[in-house]
Amino acid sequence: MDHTLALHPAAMQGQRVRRVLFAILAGGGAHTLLCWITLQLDFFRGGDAVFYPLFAIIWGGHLLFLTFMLLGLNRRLSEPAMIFPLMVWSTTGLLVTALVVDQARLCVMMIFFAVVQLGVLQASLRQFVVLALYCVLSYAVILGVVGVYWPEVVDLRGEWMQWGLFSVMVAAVTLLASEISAIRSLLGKRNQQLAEVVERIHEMAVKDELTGFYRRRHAMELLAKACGQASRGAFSLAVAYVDLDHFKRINDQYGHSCGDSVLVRFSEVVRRHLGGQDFAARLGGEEFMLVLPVSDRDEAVNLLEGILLGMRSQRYDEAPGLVVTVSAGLAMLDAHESPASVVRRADQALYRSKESGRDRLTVDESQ
Ligand SMILES: Nc1nc2c(ncn2[C@@H]2O[C@H](COP(=O)(O)OP(=O)(O)OP(=O)(O)O)[C@@H](O)[C@H]2O)c(=O)[nH]1
Repeated sequence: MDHTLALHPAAMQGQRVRRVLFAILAGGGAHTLLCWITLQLDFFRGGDAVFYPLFAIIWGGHLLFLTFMLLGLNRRLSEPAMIFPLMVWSTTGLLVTALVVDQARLCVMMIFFAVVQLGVLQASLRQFVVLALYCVLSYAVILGVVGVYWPEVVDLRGEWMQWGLFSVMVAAVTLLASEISAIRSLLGKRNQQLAEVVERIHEMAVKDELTGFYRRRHAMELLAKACGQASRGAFSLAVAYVDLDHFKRINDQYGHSCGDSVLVRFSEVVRRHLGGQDFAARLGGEEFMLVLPVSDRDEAVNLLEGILLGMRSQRYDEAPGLVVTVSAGLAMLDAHESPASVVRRADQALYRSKESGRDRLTVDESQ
């Protein structure tokens, strides 16, 4: 189960594609419309011969971005949102057209603020600064080029004043973006901390603190799932009940903390014997359930005998001479048998182990 607060990867990809699509349609659309109006008013230097090839390239780039995302190729990138490259591409489009629309240059460059808005919650401060410098400096180069090649069509003094105003606005927006970027990183950290707390609470809810084994309720849910898989033929399922022998005496004789150490030692012995698919649960004080997907009954018997032997051979610093044994009952899940039934048979087998002298494994053969 995923306990993080993040979106599902498919939902996140859908959100990215929608965001890029909206940015391209809104930003690219506004840019194209504005330049088309200048074309109709004969302000677009070069006319149709420049306008159509230029916008074919700009829109070709936009479509490439979209196709790349729709194919899911962006998922392999370190920044799958691709906001920064898209902002650079859109800004380049603005700058190129700013070279040829003399009467509406500042209007075209103002669309840059819509481009920046696209990255407000995504791009880093460093990316904002790089983009702002790229835009402002390139705008200055464009004015220089226009001043050299077409000095007669522009009022250069007025153009440089507009450039100065634009640069101040870009600096202000970059400052604002830095604030937002700081808030974003703080929120990201908080989200991460929250996800960790949720994870810890979940662990505490489903796992026993002392042994690290699942608690009864969660274990029964997992057992029901395992029974379902076993009934569909995925594997044979062994369910074992295991109980420490005369545990009360250990507590009485050596103290409660020694009893706790014995429980921890038992969990370590069990863990050494469990495979990746197996799981253990602490059902009560010193009673445990093991759920073992196995290939056959003998595999389960060997595993449990190993646990019994392993526990018998443990020695305890705080109680020299103490030998702790365990009793176990094993039942193999029968075809179409319910979880409750196999649990009952394992418990009855454990009872028989206790009755017949403890420190042994009894296998239920009743089915
Ligand atoms: N140290 C410690 N003792 C616990 C814990 N939980 C339960 N117990 C003790 O475990 C003991 C269980 O005693 P009984 O149910 O009589 O079982 P037993 O002495 O093992 O006897 P048999 O199972 O018949 O061999 C009780 O004394 C509980 O107080 C725990 O977390 N730590």
